[in-house]
Amino acid sequence: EIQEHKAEREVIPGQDYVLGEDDADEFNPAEVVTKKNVTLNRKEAKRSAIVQRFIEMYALDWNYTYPDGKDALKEAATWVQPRSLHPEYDPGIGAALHDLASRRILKADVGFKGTQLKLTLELEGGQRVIFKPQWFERDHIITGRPYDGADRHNAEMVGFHLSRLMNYRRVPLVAGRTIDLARDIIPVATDQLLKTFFRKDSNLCFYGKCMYCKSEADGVCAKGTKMEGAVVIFLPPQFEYKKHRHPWQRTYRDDKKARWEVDDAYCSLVKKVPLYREGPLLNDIMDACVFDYMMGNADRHHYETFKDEPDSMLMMWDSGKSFGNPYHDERTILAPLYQCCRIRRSTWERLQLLQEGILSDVLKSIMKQDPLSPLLTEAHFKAMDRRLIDILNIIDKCILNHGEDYVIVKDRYS
Ligand SMILES: Nc1ncnc2c1ncn2[C@@H]1O[C@H](COP(=O)(O)OP(=O)(O)OP(=O)(O)O)[C@@H](O)[C@H]1O
Ligand SMILES: [Mn+2]
Repeated sequence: EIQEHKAEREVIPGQDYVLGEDDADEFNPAEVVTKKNVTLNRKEAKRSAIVQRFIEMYALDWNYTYPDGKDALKEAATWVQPRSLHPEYDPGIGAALHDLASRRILKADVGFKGTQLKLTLELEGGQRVIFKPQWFERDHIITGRPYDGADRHNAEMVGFHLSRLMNYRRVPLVAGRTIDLARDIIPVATDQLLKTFFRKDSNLCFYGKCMYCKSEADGVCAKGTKMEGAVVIFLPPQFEYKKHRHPWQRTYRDDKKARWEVDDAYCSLVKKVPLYREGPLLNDIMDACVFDYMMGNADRHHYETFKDEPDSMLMMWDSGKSFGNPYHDERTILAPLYQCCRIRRSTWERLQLLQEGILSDVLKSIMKQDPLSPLLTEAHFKAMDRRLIDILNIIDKCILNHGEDYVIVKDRYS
């Protein structure tokens, strides 16, 4: 399938399809079928078969319950491994998402880390979660610098499902949820959080505590008392992380360019760094930039790995700055890819399987059960399909220049 797909992408648009021998049995002269239609029908049949297969594999049942009554969130905690945060297919994923979206909130406190406004909640059963609030409507467009604007809560859910669909499994479980601040949060809020609540017009708001949350001017408001947000599962408390500066970090200043922005040979420097000379992290950076480019996240300034785990994945959490503008493709997010010209075979093959709109069709379907569905506007789904093709074209060009053996890598972590 991958090979055929690839061949199709290389067909020059407008070129007429020539009927081959194996088309003969599909050609029914009784119908008025043009040559083009024959190709389209065959292509469409194959496309929809792939879509169906992916949906079968990745659709979740949010109503699943363990027959033996297991606690879905406690189960999810046992899945965490150095190279993946959850299994590829497991009905328990649906159960855990359902619980994130619905379990009673026992405690609510200000966020514990990071620069953006969020809450730390404890759910019934003891699971800690992060709540990232809604700031914008789905069709709001952010312009300006690529990392501008407050978080997009829906991006966290899409990030989780995209990581599944790419078979990365490097994003912690996330579900959308509407909370009633008056009913679900205020009665269980710590004083620290409570004192940041205020009213604006007839809406309930809070500003919490974080680097950019100092006063009412930084607050976020519910619609009345109801607020949408992303509920992100906390990884089990025993894990510790190591924070790394991302080698392709932006300067976040208009008057200063980063080394990677002025030096096309930047990758050769990165490859000399012991951390990237061996082990999975350079390939993980490639996986992450592919993921980020599809979503439009230009804000991966740092990343974390599991402490004392030489094989640890690059944690792909925090997609908050994605989906700012569906009409802009921020090519610089792919700098690691076009400067290093290397990608895991497993990633490349998956991207090829997801072209022709298969990505958006499958994502749309597997995200349907999220309480905040639809998570994205049509324009954003289109953007993801378009960006996927950009990525494949960059890889094609790399292969032309360096050969497939150089570009397409296979490591122990593929
Ligand atoms: N699911 C999780 N489980 C455990 N720790 C987490 C989880 N998600 C995030 N963290 C920790 O919290 C930090 C901040 O989270 P996050 O990056 O989502 O917030 P942020 O405010 O957007 O941060 P930044 O401003 O750095 O982008 C992470 O760097 C990580 O150390
Ligand atoms: Mn962030």
